[in-house]
Amino acid sequence: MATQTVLVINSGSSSIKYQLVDPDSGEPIAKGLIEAIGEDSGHATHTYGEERRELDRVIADHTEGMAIMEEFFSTLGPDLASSHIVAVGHRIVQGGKYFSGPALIDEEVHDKIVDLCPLGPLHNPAHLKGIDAARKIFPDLPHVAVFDTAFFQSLPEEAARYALNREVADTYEIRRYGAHGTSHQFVSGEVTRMLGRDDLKQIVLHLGNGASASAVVNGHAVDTSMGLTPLEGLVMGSRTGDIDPAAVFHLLRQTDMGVDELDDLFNKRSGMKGLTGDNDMRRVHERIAAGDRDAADGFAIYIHRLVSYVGAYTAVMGGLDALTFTAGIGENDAKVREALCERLAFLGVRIDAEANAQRSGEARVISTPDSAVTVLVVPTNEELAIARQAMSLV
Ligand SMILES: Nc1ncnc2c1ncn2[C@@H]1O[C@H](COP(=O)(O)OP(=O)(O)O)[C@@H](O)[C@H]1O
Ligand SMILES: CC(=O)OP(=O)(O)O
Ligand SMILES: [Mg+2]
Repeated sequence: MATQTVLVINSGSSSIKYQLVDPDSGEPIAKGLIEAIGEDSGHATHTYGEERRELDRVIADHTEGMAIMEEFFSTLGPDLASSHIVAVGHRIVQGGKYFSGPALIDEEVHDKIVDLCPLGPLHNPAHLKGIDAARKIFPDLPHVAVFDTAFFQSLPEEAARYALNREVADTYEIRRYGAHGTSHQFVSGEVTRMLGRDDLKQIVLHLGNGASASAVVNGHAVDTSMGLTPLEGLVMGSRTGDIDPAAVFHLLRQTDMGVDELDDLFNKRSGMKGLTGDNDMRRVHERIAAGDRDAADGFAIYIHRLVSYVGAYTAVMGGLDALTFTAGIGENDAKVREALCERLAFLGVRIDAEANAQRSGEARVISTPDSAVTVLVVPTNEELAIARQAMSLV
């Protein structure tokens, strides 16, 4: 029988990633990245077998980004037909309280994703553009939504509920929904497989442009750092992470900024970008090397927040067996891993400098044999996880 494939669309805050993937082997058949959407210069790459195409131009918004993907697929013609796409999987960041697993996108599910836009302001609107465009290209295929929040639906109440007035919280559905759950589930599952045991107390640090930590006991999430929206928690590329909400009241009273401006300030003009001028950790390191004080300061704040979360989650779980780094920074930035692990020496964390510095792109242990905690780098693969979940419904 010919291979069955799933097209996965991960429409992010400033990018669209897509993959045509064989969910059994995990082999990507075609993939593409459309990035820097809405910025001064956009960039797109597509690969399909030996064929590689690149494009540099301004990509105004996600609709335009999806049109680029559409054009690419239209040129594949008969080749595409032979790759037996059986479903389209869509990454959806915010599923609120409604989804604890993947869902076929019918009108009702579509409407829920629309309704949840205020709780996923950087992501859900982009996902909807992705869904519209993909339905146009593949009208006859089942489209499946896979939610970032699903893995965290089973958080214990004490971790999910804020100490906000119960009536207000319940009326407006204000609680911790988390995000990046597909990645936390995939990566913690890989760690379980690699270490050959499932009775593990784990912390996963998903450090990309958005960043989050999760505490996972025996395969179940018990806490996570993103909250009502993906704004809470760690210091991110352009988001504040944790901050006293009174800062919002204060700025509303003291400045002429309105709610939308504050939303923009906290989500897009803060984090590493707001602290150092740059949201890309590679360039933050360059600035530090050039003697930039703000950059050094920003890096220290980034690490401090990570130390706090690892300490807190270790306490929440009553111990720590495995600490895992993933996503753009987690997988590639040896300096971040080293700086954090040095601060965790009191927990008996010891990393092997050579294993940490290695640039293999492979999942690996980077702690020494005598480390009290196994430290790992595990590349996330949200696309494969989404493809497998989509497949489970068709
Ligand atoms: N070699 C590297 N060293 C340090 N940071 C890196 C490296 N490569 C990528 N990054 C960081 O990873 C980020 C992107 O991570 P990614 O997980 O792809 O994020 P997202 O899915 O949120 O777009 C970049 O903004 C950059 O800060
Ligand atoms: C939830 C989230 O922040 O996602 P991303 O890191 O892809 O922007
Ligand atoms: Mg991401």
